Amino acid sequence: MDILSEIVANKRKEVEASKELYPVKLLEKSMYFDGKPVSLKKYLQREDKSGIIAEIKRKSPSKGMINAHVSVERTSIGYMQAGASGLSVLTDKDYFGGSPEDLKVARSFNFCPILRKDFMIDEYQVIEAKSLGADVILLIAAVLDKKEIEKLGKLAQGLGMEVLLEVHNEEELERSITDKVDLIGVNNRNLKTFETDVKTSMDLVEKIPADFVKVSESGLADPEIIKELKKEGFEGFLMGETFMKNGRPEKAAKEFIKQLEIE
Ligand SMILES: O=P(O)(O)OC[C@@H](O)[C@@H](O)c1c[nH]c2ccccc12
Repeated sequence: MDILSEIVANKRKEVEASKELYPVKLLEKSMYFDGKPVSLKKYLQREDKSGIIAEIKRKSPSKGMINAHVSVERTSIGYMQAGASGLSVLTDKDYFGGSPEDLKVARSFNFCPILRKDFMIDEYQVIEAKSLGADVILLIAAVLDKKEIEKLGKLAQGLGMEVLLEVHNEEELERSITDKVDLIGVNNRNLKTFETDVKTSMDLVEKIPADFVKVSESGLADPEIIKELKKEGFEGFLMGETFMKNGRPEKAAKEFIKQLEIE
């Protein structure tokens, strides 16, 4: 079984357990439930911002441990002060070392768009994302068919959140395009082999319809590449490891964003 299938199989069990522990009725009591989310689309289009969506990721199946002792409070605040357009918080525990609690902490210290980064397969997780204070959810085309994308996307949008659809190739893009998503992310990392290649973004950009905000994801480490991706039409840049591998990820983000020369 490849890692992606393993993660999803594990996730199904996890979600069933969560449903028992925290039923939807309880999630709906969260103070965030009636709140209005912050639009990632709008933040990515602000000219005073970098377009960087800075990620909090302790570990990953491809890199192992990246940063075991990160302070979510300090890093999330620092990322935003450094000029990031939004935050991405991994909430998967078993493979990425995150937790729903991480998202709650980031939410409580920041007014900015926050993406819940997880493997969404069930409507329960969308409701849970809302209850944690997320503004955006991720849907991964490699693990969902179009019907599922539409169902989860519609629910998220109905709760006021935006939806980032992640694709890795033309086939995934073509079979999953729907107006139930707001942004399209091209993952430069092949989730089956873990290799990253920014060419994936360059090749797919022209095939993405104009009404979606375009995000390039993974393997980004060079400010010059960000500038090139911007010229190609990308407005968002999802970055984790380049920042997280430093003891102080927020400092690395500040240095990086400075090099993008945003006025
Ligand atoms: O650490 P990187 O190479 O900068 O990548 C960040 C982000 O794109 C990556 O964490 C990611 C993209 N899509 C995902 C789906 C699930 C988990 C993680 C991811």
